[in-house]
Order: sequence, then structure tokens, then C-alpha cells
Amino acid sequence: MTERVDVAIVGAGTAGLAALREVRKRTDDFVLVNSPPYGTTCARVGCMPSKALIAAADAFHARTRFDEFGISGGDHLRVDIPAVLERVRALRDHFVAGVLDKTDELGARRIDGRARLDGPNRLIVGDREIEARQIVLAPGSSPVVPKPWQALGDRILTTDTIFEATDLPRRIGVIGLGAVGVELAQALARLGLEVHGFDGSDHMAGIVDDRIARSLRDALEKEFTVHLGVEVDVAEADDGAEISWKDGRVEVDAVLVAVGRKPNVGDLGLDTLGVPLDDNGMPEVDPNTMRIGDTPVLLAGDANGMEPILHEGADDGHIAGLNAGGETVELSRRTPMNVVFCDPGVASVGQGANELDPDECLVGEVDFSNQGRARLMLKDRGLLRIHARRSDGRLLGAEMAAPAAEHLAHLLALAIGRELTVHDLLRMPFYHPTVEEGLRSALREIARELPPCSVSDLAGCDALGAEALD
Ligand SMILES: Cc1cc2nc3c(=O)[nH]c(=O)nc-3n(C[C@H](O)[C@H](O)[C@H](O)COP(=O)(O)OP(=O)(O)OC[C@H]3O[C@@H](n4cnc5c(N)ncnc54)[C@H](O)[C@@H]3O)c2cc1C
Ligand SMILES: NC(=O)c1ccc[n+]([C@@H]2O[C@H](COP(=O)([O-])OP(=O)(O)OC[C@H]3O[C@@H](n4cnc5c(N)ncnc54)[C@H](O)[C@@H]3O)[C@@H](O)[C@H]2O)c1
Repeated sequence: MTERVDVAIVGAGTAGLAALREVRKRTDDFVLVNSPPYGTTCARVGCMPSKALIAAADAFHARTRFDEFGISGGDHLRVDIPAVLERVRALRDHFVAGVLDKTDELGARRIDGRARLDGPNRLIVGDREIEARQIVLAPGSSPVVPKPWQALGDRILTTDTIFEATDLPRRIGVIGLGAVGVELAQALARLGLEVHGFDGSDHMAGIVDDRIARSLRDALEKEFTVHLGVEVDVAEADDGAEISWKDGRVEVDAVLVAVGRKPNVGDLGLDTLGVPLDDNGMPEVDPNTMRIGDTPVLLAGDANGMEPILHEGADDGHIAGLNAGGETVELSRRTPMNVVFCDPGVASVGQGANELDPDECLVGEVDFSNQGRARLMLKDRGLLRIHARRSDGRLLGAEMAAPAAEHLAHLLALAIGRELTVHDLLRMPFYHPTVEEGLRSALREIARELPPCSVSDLAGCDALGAEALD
């Protein structure tokens, strides 16, 4: 027998739950279908456990520069990796518990199982058939592990498994140095593991700018071996796994595969919608409504492959929920922003250098190796570059590997979103001594290329030229 509902939501992750919140404001006639586990990728195996591990690793790593501060005894400190991992899981459980209550109280409107489309208004879940006026699909994404490597069984780790480990091996290979790879390779190295990192590309952490990529590489190479632009093979070895590439080989105890995630759409039945699908089986999704073509189906979160990060997934779900709930709403999207939680932090905001016309842009930069506050804190590494429109100084985008990158990125996102100019930002107070003064140096570099502002405008106040004061 076919069950009929107004709205069906597939996936109880961040995007699905954001859609649920909007749908519930508009109708009680809905179901939420989720294939367990519950608890969201972010809380279970993503943002939260990874940042918990990074926090422990950074705390332990601080000892390596104690001597420079005049503190001795750091060499005697030891890390208890099982205890670190236990804390990671305790925090994870806490954050997971915080989302479970959103689905626990749904009663019969919550269906545990794997859903697949059978035409624009129909879902099949096990032996149940559900007809819905609108369907929000938010099934997330999964780590990619190339097929030949899967034969190595437990030697292969992904973010789905690593936080479950009760201990960590001595030697680890990290293949893929994007967001996951860079964050975890550095954390594992800081916890004392021997880490060998590899990426097929020449840039880590998705950085676009060559010089910023170089500055990150210089920093990370001090902590673990980095092989970029290499194609690797992984094979079983006597006592672990062997990673080989054109110029060498290394034996490790385990390999963390971090070569990306793929949308969970393989068995979702998108082919039953009657819309064109690309080579990866993906339909076109309107980012302002989340709707697939003219269908009653909306695709939100990692599953649409657009911006697989948490706040974008939550926004996707919000927009999809509004549209599934009855209204037709087109929302403009927020300023693009990405942060990678390594040290120096990596962040990009607004348009990337690869999207901008260099002839129409002015660039300002600051090298943090000589920035006052960064030096005081022994965070004196990294580079920040800002792009502004040559014609009027409007801020367009920025990229950095820098201390406090996550905070600088938020400030710049506000400025870019509000369409502020370099002079607008230079009107802001800059407290001394802060990392933000580094940002001011980059802004001033651009301001020097713009028509000067009036002498009665503090935006025109120049640097004193004294290192300790700038
Ligand atoms: C290690 C790691 C670190 C990360 N760190 C950050 C970070 O610091 N900041 C950040 O912004 N982002 C981060 N992300 C990305 C972020 O976690 C994801 O973008 C976000 O969690 C995706 O949410 P979602 O709702 O799309 O998917 P999910 O939370 O994965 O939810 C999808 C749900 O759908 C279910 N499902 C799948 N298929 C079906 C089906 N056919 N039928 C029914 N149910 C189905 C799944 O079981 C799951 O419960 C990180 C990701 C990882 C892996
Ligand atoms: N801080 C954050 O916001 C954060 C942190 C972790 C993950 N995430 C999200 O999770 C998603 C997945 O992260 P990810 O790091 O797995 O993917 P990614 O796409 O960010 O990076 C994958 C990396 O693997 C490399 N690669 C691909 N195939 C390879 C191969 N065969 N050999 C060597 N290198 C190879 C790519 O060049 C790339 O650098 C990201 O899109 C990101 O949005 C976000």
C-alpha cells in the first residue's frame, strides 16, 4: 500500500535536519527517512572529532617551542594516545547526543532505512512505498577509497574509521592533502606519529595562489614529509603497507585515505526523475532554490556536490525546507568562505585568484614571518593576499595561510559581503598589537595604488614604519 505525505526528507544530517526545521513550521504531514547511524557526519566523523584531535595535538605540540619562550622541561612531556582518542570520542558522543533529540521525538514520522526515488514523487524504503508532494534529498557524502586499496583491509583508514581507533600506529601515510589530509596529517605528526603525506596536486588544502601554497608547504614540511604532484600506489607489505611513487617508496603501518568524498547518490534513483544527469550521475541543482529542474525534488548538502561544508549544507537544507514547505523562495547565497584548521590556518574568502582578472585587480599582501604579534606568539609563518577592484578599491577576495586565519576570514567575509572598499576597512580601528594589523599592512599596500583619500580621513593614516608599531 502506498503511504501519502506532503513532504518526505531523506537524510538526517545537517542539511536534512535544517530542512526538517523549516518543513515542521509549515506542516505536520512529513516523514524523515534516514539510513542509520543518526547523529550527522559533522558530529560523528567530521568537523567535531577532527577538531578535538587537532586541539589535543596542538596542545602537545606547543612543548616543541617552549625553549624559545624560556620554558624548560618540555622534553619530559608524554602523550597518552589512547587517552587522547578517548577524549575525542567522549566529545563526539556529547555532540552526537545533542542532535539525536531532533529525530528521537519524531515517532512514526521517522523511518529508518535507505530511500530510493521511483519517479519524481515516489520513494521506496525497503518494502514501503511513499508518495510525497515534495521530496528533499540530503543523503550526504562518503569517503572515496580507490578499489585496489580496499584489499588492504584494516591497514586502510578513513575519517569513518580513524576516530574509532583505541590507539594509533607509529607510522602512517596520508594520501590526499586536501582539507581532511592536511588537518589530520599535521595533528597525527604533532601527536608524535611518523607521517608521510602525498597529494597528486602541487598545492595542499585546496590553495589556489602559488606563493601561499609554497608558504604552507614550507611550514608543514617541518612537521611531516610532504610529497606533492605524485601519483601513488599502495600495496600490502610484510609489516604494514607500502606506498610507492615515481621516485621512492615508504613502508607504513596504516594509510589514511583522504582523496575526497563522493555524493551519496549512486543508488538514489536520480535517473527516475527524467532530467539530464552529468557523467557523475549528478543533476543540475539551482543553488538559490535547491530544486532539481522543474521536479518536486530538492537536493541539499554534500550530496549536491556544490560546497561540501557545514554552513553551506545547513543553508541548502534551510532553502530546500522552505521550498518543500510550500513557498517558492529564491535565496541569494552567502559570501564563499573556506577554512582549513591546520597551523598556519588556511582560509579563502570571496572570489579566488583564479576567478579574477589580474588586470582589473590590485593585490596587497602581508608575510607573517615579520609581523609583530605573530612573532610574539611564535606564530610567525604564512602569507595573506587580498584582491581589490582596481577601479574603486572594492574588496573581492582573499586567501591566506596565516595565524588566526579563521578569524581574519570572518572579518573579510563581512567586508566582502557588505561590498566594502579597502578604505572602508582602513577606517576601522586596528588594536595594537594584533594579527589584524597584518591585514592592515596588506590593505595599505592596495591603498597606495588607489587615489588618496582626504587628509581628514583616518583611512589615509599611513604606517609609522617601525616594526614593533606596525
Ligand atoms: C573529517 C571531516 C571534517 C570536516 N570538517 C569540517 C569543518 O571543520 N567545517 C565544515 O564546515 N565542514 C567540515 N566537514 C564537512 C561537513 O561535515 C559536511 O559538509 C556536512 O556534515 C554534510 O552534511 P549533510 O547533511 O550533507 O550530510 P550528512 O551529515 O552525512 O547526512 C546524510 C545522512 O543521510 C543518510 N543517508 C544517506 N543515503 C541515504 C538514503 N539513500 N536514504 C536514507 N538516508 C540516507 C546518511 O546515513 C546520513 O545520516 C568535514 C567533513 C569531514 C569528513
Ligand atoms: N575545515 C573544513 O572545512 C573541512 C575539513 C575536512 C573536510 N572538509 C570537507 O570534506 C570534503 C572532503 O575532504 P577531503 O580532504 O577528503 O577532499 P578534498 O577534495 O578537499 O581533497 C582531496 C585531495 O586529495 C588529492 N587527491 C585526489 N586523488 C588523489 C590520489 N589518487 N592520490 C593523491 N592525491 C589525491 C586532491 O588533489 C586533493 O588535494 C571537502 O570537500 C571539505 O569540504 C572540510
